[in-house]
Amino acid sequence: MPDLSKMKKPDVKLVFLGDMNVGKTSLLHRYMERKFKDTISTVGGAFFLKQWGPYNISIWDTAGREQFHGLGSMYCRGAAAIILTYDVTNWQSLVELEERFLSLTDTANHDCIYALVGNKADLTDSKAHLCQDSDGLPEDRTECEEGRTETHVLSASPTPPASPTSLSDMLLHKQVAREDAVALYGRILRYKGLDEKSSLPADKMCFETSAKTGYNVDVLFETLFDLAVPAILRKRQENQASPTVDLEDWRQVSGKRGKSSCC
Ligand SMILES: Nc1nc2c(ncn2[C@@H]2O[C@H](COP(=O)(O)OP(=O)(O)OP(=O)(O)O)[C@@H](O)[C@H]2O)c(=O)[nH]1
Ligand SMILES: [Mg+2]
Repeated sequence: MPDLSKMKKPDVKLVFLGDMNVGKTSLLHRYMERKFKDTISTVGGAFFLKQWGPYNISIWDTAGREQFHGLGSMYCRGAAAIILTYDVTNWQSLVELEERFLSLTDTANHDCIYALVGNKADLTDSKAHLCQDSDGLPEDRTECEEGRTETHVLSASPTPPASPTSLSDMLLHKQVAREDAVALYGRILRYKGLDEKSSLPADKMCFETSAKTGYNVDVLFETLFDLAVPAILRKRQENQASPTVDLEDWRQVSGKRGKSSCC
């Protein structure tokens, strides 16, 4: 039986959501382990604990596969920040955020923060300079270049598709422009009933990252940690006012001593 008294109780929860294959797990590995390593498609969900100053933050990685969709709203329950992740080389992964994942966030805190993250920025044509790791050192150039050749960009006036299959194929490979993510951020705020003027601006909350090179990964996590601090302080104040056992938080750590765990 693990010694529960020695476990860190998370102060706040951050949740990654997004379609399969967009790189959620890879972003977490890059930030927590400073590595880009092989992944297998996530089953259910997994969480990592991060000490941020005096605060303990749990970061939840969820499965993007359709078969696990039902679990998403459970993971979002009580979340202080939700990171909606797409693949910048896959237009459909942005569409899925709005169509499939946004409604899962209904269980998040009323003051939850939303970030949009376009991962795999190393695969876009315009980002050749991004092939560096998070320490600013050049990474394996060949790998970056190989990746880029896989990218397919739709021209401004695409030739009409010959069949529905080719349309979905084109959408799959169409790159996502930053403005499209910014427009979606605006729609997310409207969906949440939030006023754009008094919410965090799209400029600050729409990120492009590369788990492979490390580009913008630290900025993403550390911006979110900083933004989550007021929610932690509010929660601590509420707990002091009416001390109760938070079963959700307790469940997250019970039986799990390590830095990360799956469930
Ligand atoms: N080029 C490139 N490939 C990436 C990047 N991030 C992830 N990948 C690759 O994309 C694939 C999927 O990555 P995962 O991190 O497993 O994706 P996921 O979103 O966790 O997928 P699910 O667990 O199925 O929801 C893997 O082959 C990764 O190596 C990136 O920034 N650049
Ligand atoms: Mg995963």
